[in-house]
Amino acid sequence: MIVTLTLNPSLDRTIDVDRLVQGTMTRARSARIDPGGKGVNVSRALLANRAPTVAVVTSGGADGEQLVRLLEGDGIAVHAVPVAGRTRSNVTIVEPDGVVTKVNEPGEPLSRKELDAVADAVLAEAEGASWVVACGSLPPGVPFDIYARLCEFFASAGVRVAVDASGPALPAAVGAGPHLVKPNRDELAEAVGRPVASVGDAVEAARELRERGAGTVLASLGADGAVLLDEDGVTVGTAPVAEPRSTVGAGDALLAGFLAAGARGAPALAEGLAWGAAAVRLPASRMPRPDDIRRDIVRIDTRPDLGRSLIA
Ligand SMILES: Nc1ncnc2c1ncn2[C@@H]1O[C@H](COP(=O)(O)OP(=O)(O)OP(=O)(O)O)[C@@H](O)[C@H]1O
Ligand SMILES: O=P(O)(O)OC[C@@]1(O)O[C@H](CO)[C@@H](O)[C@@H]1O
Repeated sequence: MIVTLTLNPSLDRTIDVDRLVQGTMTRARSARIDPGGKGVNVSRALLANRAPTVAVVTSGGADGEQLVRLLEGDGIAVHAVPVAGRTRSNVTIVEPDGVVTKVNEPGEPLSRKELDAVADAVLAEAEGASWVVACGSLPPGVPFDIYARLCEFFASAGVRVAVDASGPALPAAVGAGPHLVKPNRDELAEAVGRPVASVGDAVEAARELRERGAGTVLASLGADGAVLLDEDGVTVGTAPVAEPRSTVGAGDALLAGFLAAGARGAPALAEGLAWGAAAVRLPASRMPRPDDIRRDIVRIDTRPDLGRSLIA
């Protein structure tokens, strides 16, 4: 069982337009709503591939109720913690040439009591779980070390913790010794305070995060694939997609595939890359099902070309 935690979930509204012109009124061609937030997507991808999961989310107002209804409608086990603030809506605008504009709301603050209720929910669900996966931005005012505290708590309880965080929450979590972190290229660069322009830069940055406390670093590099650094060493992989439709949630699909495959070495990286590429071929934040996943396109390299520049 994999427990995901999304403190700042969302209703993801995806709007298709012919052309987006800033400062004008644009009529949409179509619109859809998906349950959103990084941990939520990890659970969606796991369930779509029959891996047992439960999603712990905060839920506020009518939008929070809709989020829970959508998740339950998909058959996902949800542990919703009621909160006073409204669940946010994040908007993705898609143009026919694939250009994507995304606007994420900050979310609403959580009270001390609400945070305690979230902690109780994660604790209850983590009983017997293989992983607790804490993902996504923190609502305003939530302490940046909350994921770090989660790592410290579960280290003594013997449950592995994976963290997908940005900003100061990532280095804080790394220092608390998580089993796994999944930064993207920007998050990796911010965490080490230098640019990540090549595969070698990504490997060096991942090495630094391991030295600071992370057990495994799974760094996602968009179209350049991913770098895995764990106790077995460095593995780099790619899974090219000729015509990407939407990269929203691709990192979550990568992480879900990696965990579902056992989170160790090249086979898990290959599975994650296959799920990530499948997500990119699907519209909006649709998570891949078994039929969408092609493992034959994955290329794994245990002796990567460290000098290879990443796509700008
Ligand atoms: N253009 C692309 N072509 C092929 N694969 C891609 C592309 N973009 C993303 N991917 C796949 O998806 C994975 C995650 O992408 P990325 O590094 O953009 O994650 P992310 O920023 O965490 O995404 P999100 O936050 O939307 O989930 C990559 O490691 C890769 O496997
Ligand atoms: O604002 P955050 O928490 O960083 O990211 C939230 C989000 O962009 O991440 C998911 C894709 O990974 C979307 O479902 C959601 O809208």
